[in-house]
Parts: sequence; structure tokens; C-alpha cells
Amino acid sequence: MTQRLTIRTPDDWHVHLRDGAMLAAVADATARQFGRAIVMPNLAPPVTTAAMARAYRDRIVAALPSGRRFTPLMTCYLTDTADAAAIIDGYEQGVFAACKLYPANATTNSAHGVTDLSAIRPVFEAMQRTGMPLLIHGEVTDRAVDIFDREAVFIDRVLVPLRRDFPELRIVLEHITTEQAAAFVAAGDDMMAATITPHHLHINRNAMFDGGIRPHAYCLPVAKREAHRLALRRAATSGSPRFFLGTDSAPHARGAKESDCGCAGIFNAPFALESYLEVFDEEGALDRFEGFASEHGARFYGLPLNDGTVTFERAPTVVPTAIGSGETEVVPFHAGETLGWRLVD
Ligand SMILES: NC(=O)N[C@@H](CC(=O)O)C(=O)O
Ligand SMILES: [Zn+2]
Ligand SMILES: [Zn+2]
Repeated sequence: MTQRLTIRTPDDWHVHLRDGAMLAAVADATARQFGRAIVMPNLAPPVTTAAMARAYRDRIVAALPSGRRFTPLMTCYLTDTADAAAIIDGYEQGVFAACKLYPANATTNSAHGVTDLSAIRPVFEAMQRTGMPLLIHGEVTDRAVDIFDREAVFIDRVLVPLRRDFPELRIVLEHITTEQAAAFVAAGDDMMAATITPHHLHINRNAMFDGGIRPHAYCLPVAKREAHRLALRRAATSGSPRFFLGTDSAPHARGAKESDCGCAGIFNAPFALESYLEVFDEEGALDRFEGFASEHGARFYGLPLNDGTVTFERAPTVVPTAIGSGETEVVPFHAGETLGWRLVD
């Protein structure tokens, strides 16, 4: 049995670092493990301009311990009034790494998201021309569609036509949760990729109802049936360059989760790598972890691979039942469980 594993320093291609006190509380959980992270722009107000992204990037760096080597990669939140020239300017200046498409009201802080894709065709055209990636929260918001079907319906109604109209647009379908999404991406071309979270590899929808209602297992897109989880595990461990690591770590204060209308989001950053590694170990795919965690994403984004390494050892790691206190008390993914690997700092 493999006891130690060393891989090239990984990156997180989808994370929510929040702002203010929560940013200060969570930022280093990501920065201590990853070389870079694609930082989601769904703040209130959302990050829609290069000036806002630059200021947010500075706040992130200021929240880290001095000497930490970590690069936040910033994203632009698309709205109906997004301006193609300004966005491309931000990309070419190295401020924006990608644009993020939230269908309006699909998830946390997406009220300013896009209501009509045809309104922003010039943005997609400019992104396609320059190679700027489009990151998508892929769920329809039509309330007549069952919540467990919203990702699969999004593929048919939105993604297929978008790919037809913009075949050279680089697209990441974020945090995929279904066998339909895994199959669609696997069958795509070099312009199409997906991120997969640790929680969607570990839990199915039963986790939300395990002996009672479990708000800390609730996120969007919501976890699906077991068959979907197994399809995601096959995709993540397949070695295909179209699938890569994106935690979607999404901290919400305990009170905002344990509520009569609890927020969507799972905070998995503190033990993200150990959580993924457990899956690759269980699937007999330790040799494919480095590609998923440290290579496929950078290649898709056209960025250099990191040059450092991280090492794991097989050792029990107890996940605390809560992290922080007061306004920033958060319940982490795997709370109270013991994971089989430990990141050696
Ligand atoms: N994933 C989630 O359940 N929540 C995210 C938003 C998102 O990524 O959709 C959040 O910002 O809280
Ligand atoms: Zn999302
Ligand atoms: Zn997210």
C-alpha cells in the first residue's frame, strides 16, 4: 500500500473566498494547499469590473500570512449589461482570468446574473476571439423544472445551443453533479471542460436527509442520486484532461446554514486535498490524482504548471466539528469524520 504521495502543487479552479471577516477566516485554508485558485465573483455587490477585481485581489492577498505563495485568479461576474471591450481589456491586462456566468437567481448572490444570453452575445464573441474562458453555473432557473433535473436540462436548453453558436469558446461547466454532464463533457472537444467538487464525489442526495434535515450537506447544484455520484467518480479518476479540481468551497456562517431558509454551500477548503485523495485511493487511482489536481486545469486555462510539490502521508486526520467562532463559525465538510490521508506541510 502506498504510504506517501508527492505531487506537483495543485490549483483550485473554483472557490468562494468571500470578503471581510469571512475572507480573513477562510483564505489561508485555500492558500496553504493550492498554488492558485479561481476566485468566484459572487460578492455583494458582485465583481463586475477590473477595478473591483483588482481591489478584491488586494484584499485577498492582505488576508494571507506574510510569505504565503498563492496567486488568486480573478473572475468577472457577467450581467445583462456586461461590456465586451471592458472585459477583454481586464483580461489582457492580466486582471481577469475568466468570466463567470450565473443564470439570474440560480444560486447564492446571483440576482444580478444574466437573464437573457442573447443580450451578451458580443461578450461571448470577444471571449471566443481572445481565448478567455467562460465558467458556467449550469442550472436552469425555470421553477417548473425539478431541482434534481436543472443541470441536465441546462445542458440541453442552454449549453448545446451555446456550443453550437460559439464552437471555439473555451467553456468550463462548473461543479458538475450528473452523469449527463460527465458524459457531455467527456464527449466534447478541447474547448469543453468541467470541475468536480470533493463533496459531489463523496455524498449523494441521501446525505441531506440522514436521520433528519442536514443543512451542511446542502449546496447547489444539489447532490443527486448514487448513480450520478459514481459517474462523477469515474470521470474524475479517468485521467481525461477535461476534468479537473474545483472545490466550490462555499463558506456560510453556521447561523445562515442552520436556518428556516438555509444558504446553499459546503465549506470544504480545510481538508479539500485529503478529501479528494481519499476518493482517488478508494478508486485505485492514486496515480491519476496529480493530473486532476495539478495539470489538467492549468493546461485548459493555458497557464504554466506550478513548480513546487505537496506531500501526503497515509495517517488518520480528524476533521473538527466546527471551525472559528461567532460570525465566522463554519461547519466544515466531513465534520467529525476521520480521513485517511494527511497533507504534510
Ligand atoms: N455552491 C453553492 O451551493 N453555493 C455557492 C454558489 C455556487 O457556486 O453556486 C455560494 O456562493 O455559496
Ligand atoms: Zn455555482
Ligand atoms: Zn461556487
